[in-house]
Amino acid sequence: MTKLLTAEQMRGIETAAIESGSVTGLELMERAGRGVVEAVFAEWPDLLQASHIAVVLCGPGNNGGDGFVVARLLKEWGWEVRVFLYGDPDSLPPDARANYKRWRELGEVTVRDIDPASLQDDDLAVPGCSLIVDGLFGTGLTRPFRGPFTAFAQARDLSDKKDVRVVAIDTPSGLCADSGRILDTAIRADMSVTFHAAKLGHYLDRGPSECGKIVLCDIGLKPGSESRPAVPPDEIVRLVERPAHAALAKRADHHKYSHGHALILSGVPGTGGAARLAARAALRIGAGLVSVVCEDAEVAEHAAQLTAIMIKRANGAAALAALLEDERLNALCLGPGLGVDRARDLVPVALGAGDPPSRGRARSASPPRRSVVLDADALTAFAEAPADLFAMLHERCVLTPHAGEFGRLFPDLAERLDATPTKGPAYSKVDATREAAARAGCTILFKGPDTVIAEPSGQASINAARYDRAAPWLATAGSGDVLAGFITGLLARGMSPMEAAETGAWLHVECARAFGPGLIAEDLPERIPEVLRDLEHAAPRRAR
Ligand SMILES: NC(=O)C1=CN([C@@H]2O[C@H](COP(=O)(O)OP(=O)(O)OC[C@H]3O[C@@H](n4cnc5c(N)ncnc54)[C@H](OP(=O)(O)O)[C@@H]3O)[C@@H](O)[C@H]2O)[C@@H](O)CC1
Ligand SMILES: Nc1ncnc2c1ncn2[C@@H]1O[C@H](COP(=O)(O)OP(=O)(O)O)[C@@H](O)[C@H]1O
Ligand SMILES: [K+]
Repeated sequence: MTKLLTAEQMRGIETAAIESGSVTGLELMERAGRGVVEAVFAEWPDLLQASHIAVVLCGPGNNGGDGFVVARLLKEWGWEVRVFLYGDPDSLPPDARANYKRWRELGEVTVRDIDPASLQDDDLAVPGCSLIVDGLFGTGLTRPFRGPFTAFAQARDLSDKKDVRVVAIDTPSGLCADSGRILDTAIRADMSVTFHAAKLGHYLDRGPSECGKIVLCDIGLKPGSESRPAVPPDEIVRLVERPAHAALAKRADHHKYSHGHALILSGVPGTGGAARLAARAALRIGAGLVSVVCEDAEVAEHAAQLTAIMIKRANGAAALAALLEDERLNALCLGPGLGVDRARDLVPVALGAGDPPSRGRARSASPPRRSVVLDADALTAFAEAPADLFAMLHERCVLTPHAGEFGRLFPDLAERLDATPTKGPAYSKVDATREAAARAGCTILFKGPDTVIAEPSGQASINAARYDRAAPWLATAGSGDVLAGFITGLLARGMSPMEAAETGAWLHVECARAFGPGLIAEDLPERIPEVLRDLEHAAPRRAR
């Protein structure tokens, strides 16, 4: 399992390790600085071949302390190193100050006030500079930093070496480690070297664009020390990883009903394509049976296009309720191409809440706990009265909003997420999704290249389609319908909502990557066989 930490969690782990006596802060700082230098040479081996010139920018905290270590190690390697400190040397925290002093035995430090009013940055333009080391701010960033940023931008722009590389220590300065949002400006890096575990901000929002590439450096903090009470395991966000093949395989002694029957509800004639995409996805991912539910007038359209997928007729809410008396129909998908009017009629039935709700109606006494995925129109239909929807939802539901749909159901959370951050840590997509899941009482999958999945308990994960899993071809009409179908199929097969959402999201990205450029939504389910085969042959996954 890949854990992603907040700045506070990271500080807690560091403090616990130091207090346990197993390591000192100075040792951690030394390992961090050494890790940065090793990563630089591993990434850019040409820098090993001759001595080069580096500019090291140090800030007023321990990120700056790491910077002094890097400066010393590069100097020992024979480089010419120019060091700039933004802050007062006498106010550095103890470990950073110790490394400042060690550096001062080797070289100069140009000290600058962090206040923008006193900028004198012309001397940052160092001719022949090959590497800029950003040790200004890491996990301690609390507010925007105009002054050093302007200096950095000038140094970079004035550099006569056009291939000057930028390495960020821990996080690119200006990037909030918890949210991946930028406090005004940030120093965009070619590579970011982080310690012990990646931070949420490396994967959320602007993080991947600003970090360049992430290198994880082990600084010898004991594995598992983060499960101390200071960081309860439930609060740690996970990166969604390759599912175990066993979770998706079909047993030889099972039959189709062992894998559930998924129903995809479709909309008025001419809009059924989205439902068919979702149905195809549910079938490919292994639901035993899949049916599209439609009204009489829509049968011909579906019949002309569907073969293995069955068609069930239900003219209106009462007919759907009658259909759902068959308990073998264990997972429903509503939203793709459904139309908001039909969604308003059918969602309450699908949720076992009987007639369409009037405002503030109480949750039905014992709704059947059938799995239900609500997407697209099934979410938009409740934009005027989200509380009515929340009153009907239950723990077997998954909502899959994109940013627009999220804003319709959770306008206050979306507003906080959209507001320009002025101080760190900034409100994050993980914060918003967790709050939304608690409010709705079910699993929420908030889509995007940084898809966040959360359940009401607070468990949360990120399915990152960034770095080596980038899947920009997913930005195509209908790909969200396919995702809803994948999740519905996995729910039909018996997965928990959280596991179905995570597995569906992971496979969705994997199918896109398997197809590559030119992808359209229809291609996604057709890649499932190849992706499943690859999973079968992949090395066994480590236990969570
Ligand atoms: N945790 C670990 O295990 C390890 C951590 N390590 C390293 O330590 C880093 C964290 O160090 P850190 O906590 O000292 O925070 P850091 O980012 O240096 O900044 C804090 C200082 O900046 C100031 N400040 C903030 N924003 C500002 C602004 N916009 N403009 C001006 N000032 C601003 C802030 O001032 P304040 O807000 O308190 O007034 C404070 O003085 C971490 O990223 C990693 O590199 C490694 O050594 C290995 C082990
Ligand atoms: N640039 C991107 N990188 C990775 N995934 C993306 C990107 N853009 C969109 N996606 C994914 O594609 C899907 C689009 O869903 P949605 O917006 O509902 O589309 P539609 O309504 O057309 O089906 C989501 O799963 C989203 O996470
Ligand atoms: K930094």
